[in-house]
Amino acid sequence: MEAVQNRSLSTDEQVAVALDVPHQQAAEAFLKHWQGCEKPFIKVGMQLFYAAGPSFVQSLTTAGYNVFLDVKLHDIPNTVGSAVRSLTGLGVKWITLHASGGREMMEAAKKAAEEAEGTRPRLLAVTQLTSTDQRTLNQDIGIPGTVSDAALHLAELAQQSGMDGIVCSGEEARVMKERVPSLFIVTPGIRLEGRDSEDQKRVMTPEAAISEGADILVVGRPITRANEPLKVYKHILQRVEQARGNRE
Ligand SMILES: O=C(O)c1cc(=O)[nH]c(=O)n1[C@@H]1O[C@H](COP(=O)(O)O)[C@@H](O)[C@H]1O
Repeated sequence: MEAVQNRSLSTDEQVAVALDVPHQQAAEAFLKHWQGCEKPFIKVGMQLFYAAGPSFVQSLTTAGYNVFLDVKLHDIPNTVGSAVRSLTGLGVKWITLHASGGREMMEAAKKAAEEAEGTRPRLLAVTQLTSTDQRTLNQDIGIPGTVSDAALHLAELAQQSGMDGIVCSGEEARVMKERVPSLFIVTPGIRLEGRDSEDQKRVMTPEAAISEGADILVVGRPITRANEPLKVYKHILQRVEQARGNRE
């Protein structure tokens, strides 16, 4: 029962717009592009959260935004559990943490999320960042093996630790869907054809990521840096819906 409930996504949770802007004013100005339209599903990451603070996030959820709080927690279990407890009052529906923090850390986060009064946030465990390539993993971080295997190992740990979903690149989405089917698959590193991948190393187009098995796409710069953000957002949403239709 719990698993079925956890698996239901609303139609407005297909594309999370990463509000990677420097401050509250910039975020408010950006969101004005949606004036008169349905509110977008938004991701508040470290840049905006550290600049604008919890009260701004609270004001977004109070205004009716579905907020995905991407703070990528990674610390000792007690600290992460306490951080989740602090964040549950903000009304956000999703919170990220790093699966590499380990089982006890994720279980502490889960316990805190379950004790939340009001909205019980879903916890998403980041496996391997989309900016990580083979060289970063093996030579810089010193983890042997392939990026996909390392991501899969962490996804299985996330599943065993009671997480609601994982964050992975489109390149791993298919194997994740097979190996951790009860988890939401959230995929950043989305780029439209011909667009620079910037610091991202494992990128995919929206339809490729959906056909590989992603449930939610996270899109930042392709929308935030567009001259007409709403137009690009709608274009991506349309491509996602079409790809989802083809998948089903
Ligand atoms: O957890 C995330 O959202 C995340 C995980 C990951 O592996 N890669 C990744 O890019 N992200 C986030 O997704 C967004 C991608 O932004 P763009 O590259 O501008 O589309 C950023 O806000 C990142 O912080």
